[in-house]
Amino acid sequence: MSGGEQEMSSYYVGVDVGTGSVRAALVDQRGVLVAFADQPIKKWEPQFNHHEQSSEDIWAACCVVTKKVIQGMDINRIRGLGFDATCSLVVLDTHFCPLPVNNEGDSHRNVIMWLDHRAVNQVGRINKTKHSVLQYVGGVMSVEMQAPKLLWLKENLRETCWDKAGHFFDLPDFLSWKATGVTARSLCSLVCKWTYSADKGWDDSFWKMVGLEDLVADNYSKIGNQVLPPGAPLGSGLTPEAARELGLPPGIAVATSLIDAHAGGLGVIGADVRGHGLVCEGQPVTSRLAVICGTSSCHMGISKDPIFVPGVWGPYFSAMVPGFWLNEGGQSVTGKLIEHMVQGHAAFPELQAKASARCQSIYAYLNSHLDLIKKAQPVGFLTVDLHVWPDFHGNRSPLADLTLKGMVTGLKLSQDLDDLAILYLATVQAIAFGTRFIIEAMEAAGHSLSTLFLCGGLSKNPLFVQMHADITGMPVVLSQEVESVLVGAAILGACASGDFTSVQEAMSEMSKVGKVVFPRHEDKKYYDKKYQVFLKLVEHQKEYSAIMSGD
Ligand SMILES: Nc1ncnc2c1ncn2[C@@H]1O[C@H](COP(=O)(O)OP(=O)(O)O)[C@@H](O)[C@H]1O
Ligand SMILES: O=C(CO)[C@H](O)[C@H](O)COP(=O)(O)O
Repeated sequence: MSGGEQEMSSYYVGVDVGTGSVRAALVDQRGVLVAFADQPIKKWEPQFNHHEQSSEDIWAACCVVTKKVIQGMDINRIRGLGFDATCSLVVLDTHFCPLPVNNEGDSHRNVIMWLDHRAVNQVGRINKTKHSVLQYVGGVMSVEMQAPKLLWLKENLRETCWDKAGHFFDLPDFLSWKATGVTARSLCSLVCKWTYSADKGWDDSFWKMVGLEDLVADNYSKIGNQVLPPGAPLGSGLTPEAARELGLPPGIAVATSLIDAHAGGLGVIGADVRGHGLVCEGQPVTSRLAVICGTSSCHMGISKDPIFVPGVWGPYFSAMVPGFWLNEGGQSVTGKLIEHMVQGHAAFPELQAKASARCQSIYAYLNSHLDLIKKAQPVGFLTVDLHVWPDFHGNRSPLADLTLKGMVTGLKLSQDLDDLAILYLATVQAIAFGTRFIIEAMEAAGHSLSTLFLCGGLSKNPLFVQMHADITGMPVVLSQEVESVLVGAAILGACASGDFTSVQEAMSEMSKVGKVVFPRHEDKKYYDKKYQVFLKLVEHQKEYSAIMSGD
């Protein structure tokens, strides 16, 4: 592209609402991030397993970051806006005002976060119905989906919330409504989290069977009766009010949104891989697994025909790449688990002090510390007698068992920095073994996978990336733009603007390979042994439970 052409380039704004922060980027037609901003968002945990946020706080953060990324820009060259967000539940009354999702009646906290596990009892009853819609969520509905949360609200906050509610939104759809005033929902959120079927629509019998018949009665107006594919333009674009708040021109195209993991998938899975020595170069796109690793990890695999993988969500039609079925494996806490293990260790204050003295992040410090103590063997071998089972927040895939707990075996009395670093390493490895476990389940059901495409905050950690390559035996592709989830959101904005004819075209133009990390095949035997131990851990945990629940 000549300098002149560059001058004329169009731009898109992508906004990504993660669990811990909101990020925005200004992205050009080739998928290059020209500006980035982020802003933390508030989280409340009023009780164990209750996690709440505020939709007003989230929207305010969206406005802050968007204004930052367009500073100094000719805003008339911005042609589209796309949002992605976590799949949290936003509750508003009939006048679109926030309603409390808590016993305290605090209406500021009107979002039940995706990782909230308050509806354990409700999801148990939903799963007992064995309703046919459950086939499309891996056979077992997760407590993190929306139906159990809605049932919890109905059963626990009837007067203060349920009876007053006018709108229940998935967070990505709340954001597109805020921007456009259009209440249409994304096919992505409804199919993945609300049991909607791309070809059959809502299933009345499911809602009646689980005790949420009131949602059927008014033709689903509270949860969505207009459904659009991700990337489709909404209404007349950005409203004057939202334009003022975001600092963007009114009327620019706003796209139907995606859940954050799915935006990450769009941002990485369609890249042109030629010239990188990757086996997937000669294979269909269905050989690629996008792994979006943030607070949680999501494993997104696509197929031409539906594949039913027990314990893995889906198959979902057109929920990520149009025309393809999607299976979504996941680990509910990954980034959050690493933080939990590191911050809870007695040597954490020492780690913080040493890392800040070197102006390094704690993870960069830990990675270099592991290199120092590894002696002659590869770093990964430091955990020969320390093993972790990572389900501290239950197992999402492939066991779909929220009763599972975390395990660590091989603890010693030492509490020094070496000990912390090795525990951190074993945790990172356990997360990678969890990915291998999910891949094996997907392959046993019919997927044929050869290459991982990693993105999200954890993909900035070279140890995390190398362990995923070594433990799965697959090369890991990292995108040219580290913030690939934002590229996915911008792809949506670009599609809505009409600058690309399809999501596929935008994906192939805007997502680019950066770095490839190959597995160290010489270490395979060691990791195969550790994987055997990994599988034994859960087997043993189940035995312990059986002993304790027996007479
Ligand atoms: N440079 C980095 N090195 C290591 N870990 C990182 C880095 N940046 C972010 N992370 C980790 O990634 C996780 C958050 O990822 P992110 O994609 O921002 O999450 P979310 O989308 O859930 O808000 C955190 O656990 C954080 O510690
Ligand atoms: O269920 C999910 C996607 O379907 C995600 O786990 C959820 O949206 C949270 O994402 P993140 O860990 O990036 O904050």
